[in-house]
Amino acid sequence: MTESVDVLITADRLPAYAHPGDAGADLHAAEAVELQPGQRATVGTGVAIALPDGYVAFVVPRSGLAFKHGLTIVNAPGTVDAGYRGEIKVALLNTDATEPYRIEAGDRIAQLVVMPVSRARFVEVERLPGSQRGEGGFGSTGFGEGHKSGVHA
Ligand SMILES: O=c1ccn([C@H]2C[C@H](O)[C@@H](COP(=O)(O)OP(=O)(O)OP(=O)(O)O)O2)c(=O)[nH]1
Ligand SMILES: [Mg+2]
Repeated sequence: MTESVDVLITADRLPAYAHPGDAGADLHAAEAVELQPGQRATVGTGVAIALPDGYVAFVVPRSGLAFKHGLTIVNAPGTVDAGYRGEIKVALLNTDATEPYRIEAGDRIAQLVVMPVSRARFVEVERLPGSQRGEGGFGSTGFGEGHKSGVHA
């Protein structure tokens, strides 16, 4: 069974999970906007929520819009804090080199992923404990033969 949590909401249109088991509930644009190639725009969703303490909501791109039209979210994932009561907005970016993309009011432009989150208690020490990875990062394990299809200009 999927765990659920009550999230208080005011909305022009409720975010909706397209299928049982989906992690993201689709958010709808509250307004129309046309994004020129390379342009970004902050688009309202008409949704405001009150998350319980200990939860966060992430505003993440929809893969279909990204794959088909190059539409992404500048600050993905956008972080909605539990204490935020304002309208959830989506900072869209049209990454396509040539095609404008028009959003109509009501279009599903992003999805909201609600998750429990831990607050860190930062415990300052002189020296960190060792680990197998150590300080290796940024490709330190190599890249191998990656999947190279689906290259877009
Ligand atoms: O995609 C997003 C990201 C954030 N927010 C809202 C909810 C969040 O709680 C608030 C602040 O976001 P964040 O902390 O990421 O931005 P900031 O630039 O650090 O602003 P602040 O100084 O208000 O914390 O803006 C959105 O509506 N959409
Ligand atoms: Mg902040």
